[in-house]
This record gives sequence, C-alpha cells and structure tokens, in this order.
Amino acid sequence: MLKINSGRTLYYGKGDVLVYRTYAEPLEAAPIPESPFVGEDNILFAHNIRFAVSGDALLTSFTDGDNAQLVATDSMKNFILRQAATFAGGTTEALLHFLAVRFMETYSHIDTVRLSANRIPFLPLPVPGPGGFLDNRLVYRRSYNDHASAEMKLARGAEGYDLDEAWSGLSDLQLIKVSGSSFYGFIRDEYTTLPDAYDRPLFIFLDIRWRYEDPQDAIHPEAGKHVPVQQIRDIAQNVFYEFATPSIQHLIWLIGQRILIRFPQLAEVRFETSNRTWETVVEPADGLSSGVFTEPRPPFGFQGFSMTREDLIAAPEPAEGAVSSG
Ligand SMILES: O=c1[nH]c(=O)c2[nH]c(=O)[nH]c2[nH]1
Repeated sequence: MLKINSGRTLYYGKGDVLVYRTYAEPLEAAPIPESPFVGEDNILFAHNIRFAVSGDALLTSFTDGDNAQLVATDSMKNFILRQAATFAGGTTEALLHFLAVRFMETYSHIDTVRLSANRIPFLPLPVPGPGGFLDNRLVYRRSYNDHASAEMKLARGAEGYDLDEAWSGLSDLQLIKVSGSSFYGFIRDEYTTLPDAYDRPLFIFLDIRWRYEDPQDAIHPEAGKHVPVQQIRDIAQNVFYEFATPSIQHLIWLIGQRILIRFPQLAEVRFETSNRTWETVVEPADGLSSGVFTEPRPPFGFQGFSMTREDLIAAPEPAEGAVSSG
C-alpha cells in the first residue's frame, strides 16, 4: 500500500484566512531597559492565517480521487473563524496552537497540522483625558508596519500532540539610521566599484525569528516567559541607535546578543535582513548636516544569520564614535 511517511510531501489547506477577533485576553509583560512596552489590551486581535493539514488517510484523495476523508478547505476556513470565538488566550502562538489542537481533536484522521500567522496590527490612538492624553479603547489605526508572526507544526503523538518547529517572529521591520553607519575595508579588486562609506544613511529591512528552549513558554504567557514582539522590536531599534556599526552583518550580531541576554528562555534567534541603503544625491557636508537621498535601485543585498545561546559573549559596550548620545 502507498504511504505518505516515506518522505512524500502531502498537504493541503487554506491561506489568507483573515480572523479579526475582538476582546482577546490582555497581555502583560515585565519591562526591559530597551522598551517601555508592558502589555497590550488585545481589544483587536487580528491575524492572517495559513493552515495546512496532512495525514495518511488523505493519500487516496490524491491517488484515487476519493474525497471521503477530505475536509473542504472552505470548511477549514469556517472552522478557524468559528473556533477563534472561543479562544481564551492572547498571543499569536497560543492561537495557532489552539486551532491546530482543536482541528485534530475534531478530525481524528488528520495527523499533522502546519500553520502560520501574520498579526495584522491596529494601533491605539491617544485622546485627551482628565490627566493628559490616554489611549482610547474604541478607535484604532490600521498599521502596515512591522508585526508579529508565528509558525509551528503540531503532530499527533503517543500522548497528546507534539509541538515542533515552533518559531515566533517579528516581520517587516524597516529601520533607517541617518548617520553613524559605515561600510569600508571590504575586498577591493577589479570587480569593486562601491566606494568606501564612512557614514551612510543605512536603511534596512529585518525579519527576526526566535525559538524558545521550551516552546510551551510561547503558548502560556501566564507563566511569565512569553517574549513580546514589541520588546524584540525595541531591542533592534535601540541597538541600532546605540552602536556605530561597520556592516549589517555586525549589527545583527549585536541585536542577537542583546535579545539572548534579555531573554534567557530563548534558545535561538534568526535574522533575515535586506540592505536598502539610500542612494546619495546631494552629499551632506558631515554626518549631521543636510543631504538629499533617494530610493536605492535593485538588486538588493541580504544577510541571513542564526545565533544560539552558545554564541553569547559578554555584553558589548557601545562603540567609540557612536552617533547616538543617549
Ligand atoms: O552592511 C553591508 N554589508 C555588505 O555585505 C554589503 N555589501 C555592499 O555592497 N554593501 C554592504 N553593506
């Protein structure tokens, strides 16, 4: 008999399932030095979810055209939307875990669920209150900026469900540092046309993902070890601000160091970055005087880097000559 567990790829599912859940569980977080973030109300808890299932029982739907074991992807979408109403948590990771477990409890022939989500951020708006401006809890502003993400695989195990390949993430962060970044000292040969840059306006796109030592920490924020995406974002921003950096490669090393120092519950951090350094049109006289720049032309450079706790070294001090004065 044909099997799927012989290295065969078999899955199907639904992507772009938009789930706008209101009044999810509020999230609290302990502050860290780089971030004022101490929690969010989760009044809008919105996600774009991709949900894929697999299992031996699905093989004949491919080989014989037998639909008897197929949950229509339209039903999958309805399942996700309706189950989201009963979700009692407040993190993206917990939502994915909940949906995958509920699906496998409902459909016993499904062996594995792989799912991922991008949070759709809605930002609170300050309104005048008695003692100054306060975030209101009715009107929010849709943001197209960086956002939380998560992905995981849930597999039916001997006892319950095994959680594998669980990653939390911050996607689509875009940061510009107007002065205090250099790039020089690289190989200079007959292929080199790029001039040395001692102070470039460094615009970068970053995707950061992290994995917990114990993946349950991502799902149970009440245990106090969930890492808020806002604090990862604020660490990235602050490290960029603090250090004069010689390359994006070294910048992400410094960001990774800080993340692993702040969050001992994390086992690994991964980066994917893209270099969008603005093209100089009118050169500034020095780092802090006016210049004119424009969008860079493709092709764009990129970096990928992963770091585990074994990479942790003593916390580096901000470099001499860092533009940021605090
Ligand atoms: O930070 C950078 N790293 C590179 O590897 C590189 N290569 C390049 O052309 N510009 C840059 N910038």
